[in-house]
Amino acid sequence: MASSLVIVYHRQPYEEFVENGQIVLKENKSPNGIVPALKGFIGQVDRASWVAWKKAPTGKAAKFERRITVNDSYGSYEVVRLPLTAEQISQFYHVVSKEALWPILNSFPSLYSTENCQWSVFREVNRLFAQAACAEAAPGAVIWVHDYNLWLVPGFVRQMRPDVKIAFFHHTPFPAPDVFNILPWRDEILASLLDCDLVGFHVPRYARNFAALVQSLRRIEGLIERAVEPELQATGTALSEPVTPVSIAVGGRTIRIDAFPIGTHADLIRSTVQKPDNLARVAHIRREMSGQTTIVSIGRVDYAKGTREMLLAFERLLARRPELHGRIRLLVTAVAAADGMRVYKRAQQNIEQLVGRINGHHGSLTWTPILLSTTPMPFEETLSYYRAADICWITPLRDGLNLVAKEFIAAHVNESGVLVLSEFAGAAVELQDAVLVNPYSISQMDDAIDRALDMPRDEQRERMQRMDALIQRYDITHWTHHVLELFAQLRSR
Ligand SMILES: Nc1ncnc2c1ncn2[C@@H]1O[C@H](COP(=O)(O)OP(=O)(O)O[C@H]2O[C@H](CO)[C@@H](O)[C@H](O)[C@H]2O)[C@@H](O)[C@H]1O
Ligand SMILES: O=P(O)(O)OC[C@H](O)CO
Repeated sequence: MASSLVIVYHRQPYEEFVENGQIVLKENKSPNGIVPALKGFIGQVDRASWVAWKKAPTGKAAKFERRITVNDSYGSYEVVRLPLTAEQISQFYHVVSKEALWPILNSFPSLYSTENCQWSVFREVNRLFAQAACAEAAPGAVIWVHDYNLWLVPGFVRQMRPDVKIAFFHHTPFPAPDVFNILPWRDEILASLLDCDLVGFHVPRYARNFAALVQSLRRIEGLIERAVEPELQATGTALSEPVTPVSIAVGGRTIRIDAFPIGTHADLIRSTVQKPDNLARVAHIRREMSGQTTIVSIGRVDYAKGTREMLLAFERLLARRPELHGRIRLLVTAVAAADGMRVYKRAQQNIEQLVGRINGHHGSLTWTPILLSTTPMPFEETLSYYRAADICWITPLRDGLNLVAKEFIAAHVNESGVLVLSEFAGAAVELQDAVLVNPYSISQMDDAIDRALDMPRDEQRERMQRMDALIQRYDITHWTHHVLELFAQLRSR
């Protein structure tokens, strides 16, 4: 049966393994915040499907199951897998997405490279995604495309299926036009985004950057803006915006623009972390820490995530405050999103070397200041570490939102604790009770960790309670309702 909503995201909701001759679905190994959010969303919609890629088998006898039905705790939905060759995956994901587009999205033009890029392969993979999505869509359906890897999908869909509504959501930051315009394919990408009915972002700054990009490359026929809600204004911080665009008219079409940060599964996290098994694990972790102040920093390996800057701040802390030796511990996870990417390999090596240097210089036979894990952790275990920690230290140089910050708060359930958060994470515009920090400033990084370590318990509790109320209210269900309401408006246009 055709679907009223087709989600197009390059990763599948689950990975497949063969066990005893049977295919079993398991949670993705990649530390990716988008997949769980979309699973929560799609489970709430009738007649929905999800289009992703899967590596095409090689060899004559190889079978490929293009469609599967998933029945999970979120609901029931179809997953359509697009068979891609190893060469297509490499170009589409590893090379064009990660070597050219990712550095631009995150405003690191010095790391941008087109040396190995074959744009025609990227374009063809996007066309195949569009074709697969159109084949799923019922008349008048919404096709909802996720993230920059699929920037060209809307343009193809508009040609193939003029009847459908097209929405796009960016999970990443969206850079200012003077950075975006470095891309030699800027015009093609923008033309495709302007074929959407709705273009969404986490926070107003990214929506403003998008509108500014349109103004830089097209003649605008209309731009409507509105004031940003006070709780998302974050005046005086890096991503603060007083107004945000709501629609832009170009070439006779009006495109709706939306800025609304994604929520986390706050209730699920609260109930999961309080299960007896998990509380026992929290107690075990605390015993292992033997009364030391525990700081966690959880995330993917990525130069944009600022792990290097955080480790350097920890090194300075140990040099500046020797009384903390033996009384503090930093737990870091830095997991690669996928194998085989040069840029991540380099970032991971840098992290490992830095951790070795800090442990070697400041540690002793009885005290290791940093524990590093580079393998994925089951979500329940991650929640136990959040709960056991005194401080969560997240200092990305750029980050679309950062769900770890919200997960840490949800896992603490009325307990004290401090969140140290980069002003350059989208979540900072909501979480103003975190200790907000500019990760590019050495002195601010030092002050922020000092403030977190020295913050009185009462103040910690008050700040956590205010942030908890916020993430409970703006959770994933709230985000889902917000998006479904926008889709209903698109359908009635
Ligand atoms: N070692 C580990 N093992 C297992 N799981 C781990 C892990 N380390 C982290 N995770 C999990 O991975 C997720 C990472 O969340 P992020 O928001 O940082 O997402 P990510 O950068 O992938 O996604 C993009 O999408 C999200 C959602 O839109 C945006 O917040 C973000 O800015 C954007 O880059 C969290 O749910 C976390 O629990
Ligand atoms: O490498 P990916 O595709 O898992 O995505 C990483 C980030 O989530 C992109 O927003």
